[in-house]
Amino acid sequence: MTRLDTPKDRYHAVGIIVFILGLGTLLPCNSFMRGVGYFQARLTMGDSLSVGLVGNSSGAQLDPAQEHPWLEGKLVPMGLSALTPCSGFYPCIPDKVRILSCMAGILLLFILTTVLVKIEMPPHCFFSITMGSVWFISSFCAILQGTLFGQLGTLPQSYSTLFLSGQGMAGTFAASAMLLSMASGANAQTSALSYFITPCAGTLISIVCYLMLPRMAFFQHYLEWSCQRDPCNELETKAGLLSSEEQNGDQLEGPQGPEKPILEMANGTVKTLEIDQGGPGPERPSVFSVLQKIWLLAFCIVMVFTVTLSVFPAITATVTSTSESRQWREFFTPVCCFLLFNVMDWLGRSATSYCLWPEKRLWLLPLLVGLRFLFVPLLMLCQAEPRTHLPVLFRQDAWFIIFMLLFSLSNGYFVSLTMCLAPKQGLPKESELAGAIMTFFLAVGLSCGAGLSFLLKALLSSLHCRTLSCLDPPLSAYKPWTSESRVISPKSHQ
Ligand SMILES: O=c1[nH]cnc2c1ncn2[C@@H]1O[C@H](CO)[C@@H](O)[C@H]1O
Repeated sequence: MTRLDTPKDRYHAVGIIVFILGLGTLLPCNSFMRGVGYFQARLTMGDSLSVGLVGNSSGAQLDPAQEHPWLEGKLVPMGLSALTPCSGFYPCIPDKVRILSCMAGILLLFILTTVLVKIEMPPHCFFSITMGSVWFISSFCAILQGTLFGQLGTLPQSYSTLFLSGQGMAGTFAASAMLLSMASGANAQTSALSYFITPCAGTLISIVCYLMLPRMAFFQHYLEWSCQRDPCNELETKAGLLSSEEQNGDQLEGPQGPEKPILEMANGTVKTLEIDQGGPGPERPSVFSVLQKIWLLAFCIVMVFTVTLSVFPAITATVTSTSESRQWREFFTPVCCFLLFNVMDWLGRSATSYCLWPEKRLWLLPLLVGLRFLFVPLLMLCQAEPRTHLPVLFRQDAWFIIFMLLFSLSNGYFVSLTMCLAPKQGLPKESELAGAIMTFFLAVGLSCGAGLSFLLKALLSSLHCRTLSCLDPPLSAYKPWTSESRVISPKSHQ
């Protein structure tokens, strides 16, 4: 197969854009999750001047593990929205329109969130606006992830890895921002402002990057190639071509190009291609047939996120240090829980650029992913507090750091592995649907994990009244009509 007319990804521009798009899809959600302290404090104190992201002016720390109710707020719409690409709804709206409107929606909502930092309002009003934003931002993020991930299925697999690696970087960004705001001791309003301006800038950059993508000869080439293949040739899929390319060590090169360029592509629109590729008609891939091919990977992604979200951050963020140093104890959770998790998660996601083991023995995957359930007891037996039932077996900080290292590295690796392998299991025209289905199961995994974390926390402390008093935050904090309620950290109970 000759590759003489295959354009190169000049300066890795497409790779860089794809990475930024990955970052842009998760940065908004991550910022909302990590900014939970600010939202909770505003809900309970009603005034944005006295609250920070991880603490309040009175010095009481808001527990970073208290993201549950917000996470729930994110997961329901995310699951529903992730379903829309699978429901036959997606051919109605061209990909380009769908992606750009989601990005524009996220940008507008973040601008609103940023402006609200400066505006005083009653807690119930703030609550309604914020919950609405969480719902819409989560929905937009889910549609964005599913659609973009599907489109990337037409490029070599290394580009899907870059996208997922960008998503991992989003967590690192959010964790670093949280750490910086703690370390700088900046005034609460300034740190909240800078915290929400970051996703605004990130989304704006993503929009520009997405608009540049169709102008790249390399990207055009793959989309044309993908849509021009007739279904009979599709068994000679990208998967086959790519694995031989990867063996030759030239992952970023493309297959043989099409004979005739498509005018629409040169003009920068991809509309025609989308209709050719997955438009209405008898050949449109069915959810059922794609699911049959990827069910094992879908099952694995659910397991990976179930394990991860069951303990991170609900349990891991309550682990305390046994060190003598006050400063180390103060930075232990942001550094050893959040930053460590996000950096290793990112490294694990990026590792699939070099290794896709066990791609050839997929039956091994559920076993390996299942082994991650061991992290649940291991992390619970660290110094997580409050606890009444379980003993502490791993008292030293080093144990917790080692467990977190392996836990996050394996999370990143298996997330990226399952997501990258799914579009390769079927025909190229099915790759978009495979990406959307995987995004749906990803949301299922996140939800199962978040649900399980409530049970595990109850198991750790107590199944009766103590659990209620330790619920993060106290339920009253979510009742807009009880404005005098205060967020109390579980640590302050001791
Ligand atoms: O919407 C999402 N899409 C993909 N991954 C997500 C999403 N939300 C959270 N995580 C992933 O869950 C783990 C723990 O937070 C991290 O790996 C994070 O990237």
